[in-house]
Amino acid sequence: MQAIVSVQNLRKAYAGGFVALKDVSLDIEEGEILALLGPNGAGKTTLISTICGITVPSSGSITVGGHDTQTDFRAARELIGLVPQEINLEPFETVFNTVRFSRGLFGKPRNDALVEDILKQLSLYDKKDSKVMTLSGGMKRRVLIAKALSHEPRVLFLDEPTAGVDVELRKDMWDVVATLKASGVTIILTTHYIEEAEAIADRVGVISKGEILLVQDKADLMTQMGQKQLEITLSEAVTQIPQSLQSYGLDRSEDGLQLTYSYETTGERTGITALLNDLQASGLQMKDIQTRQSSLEDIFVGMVKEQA
Ligand SMILES: Nc1ncnc2c1ncn2[C@@H]1O[C@H](COP(=O)(O)OP(=O)(O)OP(=O)(O)O)[C@@H](O)[C@H]1O
Repeated sequence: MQAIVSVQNLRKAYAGGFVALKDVSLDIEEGEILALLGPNGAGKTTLISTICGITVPSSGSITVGGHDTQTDFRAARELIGLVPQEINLEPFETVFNTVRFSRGLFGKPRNDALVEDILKQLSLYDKKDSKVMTLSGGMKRRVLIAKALSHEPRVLFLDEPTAGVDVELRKDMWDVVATLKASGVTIILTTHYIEEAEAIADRVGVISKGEILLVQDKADLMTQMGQKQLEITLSEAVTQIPQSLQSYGLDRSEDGLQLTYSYETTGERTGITALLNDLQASGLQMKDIQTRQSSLEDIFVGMVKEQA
């Protein structure tokens, strides 16, 4: 199956010479939700802007729905909806007209029924005659999404859709994204929030210093890269780890009451049985044991640190 968005060897050097994207290649499949995760200045916005034709690439090629974004810009752009980071709406315009005019800008014939459907999908219908200035921040963000959907794009880019949005509204936005996916739209979103990628993405791309470090199925990523920790609480503090337990690479807590053992979730043998036997043989008394699975956050922090 041909990817709906295909980025090949993309490089972007800004006018001052700063290289924001270095040889980025990425295929996005129709119908998926891809979360691009990366620290500030990683190049996420540059990547999105270049795909959307707002930023001119220095080299490389991009196709959307098979159309080259440079030689066949109009056809490619028509398939894309872009929700920018900044809220830039006309304050005195009504919600309905804001969305209707956006459709017009793409040269699409007026279709009030469609605009109404989009507003309903985004729970904005009862605000359709309200002026934009009277809406809450979260609703304004929904209007931005409605605008981006007004010309019926197949791919929707959301640049930090929940930046500065409170936890409840963030969850709300995730529901909106899920609804859009169900309607067949391919979604690419950038985020700083790892929990966001964890909650809604099918695949996760990690970008740092202008390079894509990986793009992988979220669930695979979590099992492959995930480590589990076995936390052992002792009845009495130890000042040092006994010689017989040295090979396990245990971490001792400052108070000496806790030993932590890390193991790969994919490994054939975890080494837990042997560790527990050796612990007992060493005479240490265990009070409690519990396991902890590493989160996407641990994986991400580890990767970006490794690159630094
Ligand atoms: N017009 C520009 N001219 C020069 N440098 C730029 C320009 N736009 C962005 N940059 C630089 O390119 C790098 C990547 O910026 P970009 O906005 O793509 O990162 P980002 O991953 O979206 O970051 P954030 O999460 O902070 O939005 C940054 O170092 C930024 O300063």
